[in-house]
Amino acid sequence: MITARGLRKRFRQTSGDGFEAVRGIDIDVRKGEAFGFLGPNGAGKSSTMRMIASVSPVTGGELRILGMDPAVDGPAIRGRIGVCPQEDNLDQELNVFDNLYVYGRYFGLPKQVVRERVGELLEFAKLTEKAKAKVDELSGGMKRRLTIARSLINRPDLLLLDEPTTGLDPQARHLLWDQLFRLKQAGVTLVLTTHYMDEAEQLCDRLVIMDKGVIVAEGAPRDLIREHSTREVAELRFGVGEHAAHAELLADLGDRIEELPDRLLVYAEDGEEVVARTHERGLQPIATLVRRSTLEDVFLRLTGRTLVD
Ligand SMILES: Nc1ncnc2c1ncn2[C@@H]1O[C@H](COP(=O)(O)OP(=O)(O)OP(=O)(O)O)[C@@H](O)[C@H]1O
Repeated sequence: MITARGLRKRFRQTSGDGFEAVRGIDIDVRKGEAFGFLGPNGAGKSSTMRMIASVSPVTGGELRILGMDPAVDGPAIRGRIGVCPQEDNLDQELNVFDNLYVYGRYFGLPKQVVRERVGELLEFAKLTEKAKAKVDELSGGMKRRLTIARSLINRPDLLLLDEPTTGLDPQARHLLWDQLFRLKQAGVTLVLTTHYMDEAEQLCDRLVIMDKGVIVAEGAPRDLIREHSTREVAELRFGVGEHAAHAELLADLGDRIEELPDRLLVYAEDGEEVVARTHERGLQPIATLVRRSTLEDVFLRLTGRTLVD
């Protein structure tokens, strides 16, 4: 569906060489999969998505979307993909039904066809009862579901979603994930950006982790975790200023230790054992937590930073 080789994006600036937000990345997105770009703010995820959406010119390397070159076939590509931008850009003047209807008419679809599709999409987005409501009467989650529904009006094979659940509460996020699962089941290829590792783990069959314009890791979430982390992590909080000294004392308890400003992360197969042995050594953490390794740990391992830095 998407192939990129050495893909680059440089933004011109008034002085100097400009700024290169994407620095030569290779990607292959296969039909029917959910593919993710995970990374912190400024990693280059949106810049990559905008090139894939064929609204921002490629400045280096090669990109093919559905076999086409965005520099030549932009309009044809845009007609066959759906794009759900980071910010909701719904028409505030129109009600829910008309937001979908007017968008469908932009694609040149006949009135009756659009009406039928709008009905189906309202059902799909669980917004049928809100058909007559104005956009500003909707919750954040409903607006996102409507934006996704709108991006499906042309029945795209490929749907691009930039930070689909940023700013939503947990319940709204889960409803949205459910919407995306159903799309995937219907055979739509999903490409999404996120800086939520749980979202990446839940939704993505495969993903790339981006940092500073390059890909630092690629694979299925479970495989990445297995490859770059241990099964469990023991998080140990000590008093202010004690972490560095304690990290040395506990260094042999795990495969490795990360020292964060407010806690130590001890990577081991059995986190409870790390906690028990910490106590055996006479150290008393203020708080302990044992959890599974996540993509956040993979990111920390590969970049030395947390995703929210
Ligand atoms: N039009 C532009 N002109 C100059 N620099 C830009 C432009 N758009 C983005 N950048 C810069 O490119 C870098 C990557 O931005 P991008 O939006 O792709 O990151 P991101 O990973 O999507 O992060 P976010 O989660 O904040 O959207 C940032 O440093 C940003 O400031």
